[in-house]
Amino acid sequence: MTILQVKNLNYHYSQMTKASISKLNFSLNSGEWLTILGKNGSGKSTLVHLLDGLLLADSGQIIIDGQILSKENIWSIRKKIGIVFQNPDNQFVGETVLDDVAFGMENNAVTRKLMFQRANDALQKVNMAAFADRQPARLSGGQKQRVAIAGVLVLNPKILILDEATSMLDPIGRQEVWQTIKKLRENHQLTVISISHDLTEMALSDRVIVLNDGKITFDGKAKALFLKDKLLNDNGLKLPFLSQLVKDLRQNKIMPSGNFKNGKELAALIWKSFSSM
Ligand SMILES: Nc1ncnc2c1ncn2[C@@H]1O[C@H](COP(=O)(O)OP(=O)(O)OP(=O)(O)O)[C@@H](O)[C@H]1O
Repeated sequence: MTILQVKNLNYHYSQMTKASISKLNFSLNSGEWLTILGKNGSGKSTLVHLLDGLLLADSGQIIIDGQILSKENIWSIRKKIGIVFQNPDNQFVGETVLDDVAFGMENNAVTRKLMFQRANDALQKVNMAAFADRQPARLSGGQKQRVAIAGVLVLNPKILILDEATSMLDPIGRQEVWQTIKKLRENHQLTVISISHDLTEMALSDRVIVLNDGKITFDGKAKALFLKDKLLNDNGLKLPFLSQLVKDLRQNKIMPSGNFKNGKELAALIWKSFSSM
């Protein structure tokens, strides 16, 4: 089922000489994970603001869950989108993790009992129920972002947008967030859009769109993008270490045959082929 359609979308900031989003077309299926990549100024944030109704398009349409986004229905459509931002510390209002997640529902005419019940459910979904009584400020970066995701989930969005949500995290924090996303998709069919510069994150997603100058210059699988040296270069994108290593080995014809799932297995393959020489 199509959950999001972007049709011929255009947006031009009045003080700019050219459009920041130009003739954009794409659609997204329910449960899909899309990564949007692009160098600084390519239009990623502008697109997020358009999807969230913070900006209104000059022309074109955004259709979310069957409804065309317009001035009149911004508030109801906005509820279908939840955004987690880059800096986890800017997102907390509650004194405890549980309060914080529950506060997200304050304006939703939900009883206090139901608010805390739903907050607990959301914390379970991101594996943070054991931290319900902790102070958000004292959590690790990955834990903070998982709480921020729970704060969005309580509102039952159809689409979760991660706006560079892993860029300030250490490798462990990133892994925690990616695991959480994997679980949410498997168990709850959540649709995810992540804005990211991280090609490892992109490789985990189903599909990638590269924006350049407000236009789509690539729309396809991560594997296909990894083969496009010029496109990667032009967009300032760097392959993950392991992918770059395999590519270099293949180019120098020293890539041993055999399958591997991670760096350790690749190292074992290389070792085996050298020791049999
Ligand atoms: N509020 C604004 N007023 C005027 N121009 C803007 C505004 N916000 C963004 N722009 C311009 O629109 C274009 C797209 O910017 P945008 O912030 O959407 O890109 P981005 O891909 O999100 O960049 P970054 O990775 O740096 O966040 C850029 O040329 C930028 O200068």
